[in-house]
Amino acid sequence: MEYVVAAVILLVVLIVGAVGLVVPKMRRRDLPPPPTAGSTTTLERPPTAPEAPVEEELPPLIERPEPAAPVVVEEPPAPVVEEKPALERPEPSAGRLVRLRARLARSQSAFGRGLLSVLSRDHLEEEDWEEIEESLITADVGIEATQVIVERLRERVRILGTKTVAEVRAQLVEELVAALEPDMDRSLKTAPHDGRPAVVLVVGVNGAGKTTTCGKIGRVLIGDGGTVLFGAADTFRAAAADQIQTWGERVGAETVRGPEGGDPASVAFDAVKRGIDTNVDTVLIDTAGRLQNKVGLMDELGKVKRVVEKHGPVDETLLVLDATTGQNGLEQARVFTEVVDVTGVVLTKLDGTAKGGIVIAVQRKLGIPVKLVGLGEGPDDMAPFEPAAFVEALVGGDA
Ligand SMILES: Nc1nc2c(ncn2[C@@H]2O[C@H](COP(=O)(O)OP(=O)(O)OP(=O)(O)O)[C@@H](O)[C@H]2O)c(=O)[nH]1
Repeated sequence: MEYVVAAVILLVVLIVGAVGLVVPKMRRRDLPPPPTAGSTTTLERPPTAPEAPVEEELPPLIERPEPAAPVVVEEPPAPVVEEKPALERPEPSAGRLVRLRARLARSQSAFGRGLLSVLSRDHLEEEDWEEIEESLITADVGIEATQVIVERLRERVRILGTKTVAEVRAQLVEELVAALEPDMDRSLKTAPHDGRPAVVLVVGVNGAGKTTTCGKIGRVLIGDGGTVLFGAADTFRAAAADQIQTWGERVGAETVRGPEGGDPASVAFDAVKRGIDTNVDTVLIDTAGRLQNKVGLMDELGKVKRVVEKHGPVDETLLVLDATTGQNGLEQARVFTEVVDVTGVVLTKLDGTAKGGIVIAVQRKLGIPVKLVGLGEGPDDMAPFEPAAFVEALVGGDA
């Protein structure tokens, strides 16, 4: 019995021993080897393509059966450099009216031809003088001014006994020039003074050409060697600020603008402040010109002027008038002269009307000098107004 018990115990011990030997071995086969101190962990690599056979290194100049295909080295893409358009160099203002004279003469040719054909008659009779009068009135010279001009001319012809067409033409030119009061001061106050820039306000009704005029004046000043800054105080028409900024970018001038529908006076104030800080010669401020509501316009323009004058007085207030609106334009002009102290008139679109005589009427009615004339949509199609050159182009023909 004792032998049986001993044999069972021995059997159990053998079985346990055998199991103890086999199981750890199996486990060891499943697990990766435990890291040992100081060993590095090798990251598993994804399976790679079979390695290309390593090409034997050849001695230099060894001949190969096939020339190697030329290696095309792809150029890295060139860095994208934002191209800035080259700044334009506007032409200086001197002699511009002479350059643009042909344009003026073209639009006024009917007027000039009509006048000269009357003047070429042998004896100027009553009806001839009436015809001359009619021509001048049709050209928008205005009734009052026409009567004065014709009366003086008749007198001269009578006293001097003028005979030839050339002589009468010369006398007519003299009378028209005199009607334009050539001694009026037409200089633009655009030079900096007292350590601050000159400030120019540009006013007028919508569509008269204010924004374009602002841009053109800026170019004239830059062409003459000055520096300018634009103030886009026409916050009423969204595109106006973009328009003036584009004019500025073409000649390297900064534009100060505000939010659409914002306070024009605040934009004008900021523009002058910026002009002082950046030390420019002239700040040009484009304004909005709603005429539908005179009180609103008065308030707005008056406020712009008052606020700007916190920096110092406004040097020049230019009223832009569209020559093609003729005598109607004069009524609009009067409203502006009541609101702000207009120091000069810019008559635009003279290239598109046969009524160039409006220059005489404007000056006479408003008592304000025409300082600049617009003669086209091109950026440099504006000229300082010169009475003699203007009248020559108006009358046309040979002097
Ligand atoms: N032919 C001709 N067109 C001109 C002249 N001056 C301005 N214009 C044109 O007139 C149009 C109106 O000009 P703007 O400068 O936008 O007029 P604005 O007075 O600023 O108008 P708002 O911003 O609406 O108040 C534009 O198409 C200009 O190109 C000119 O002397 N001759």
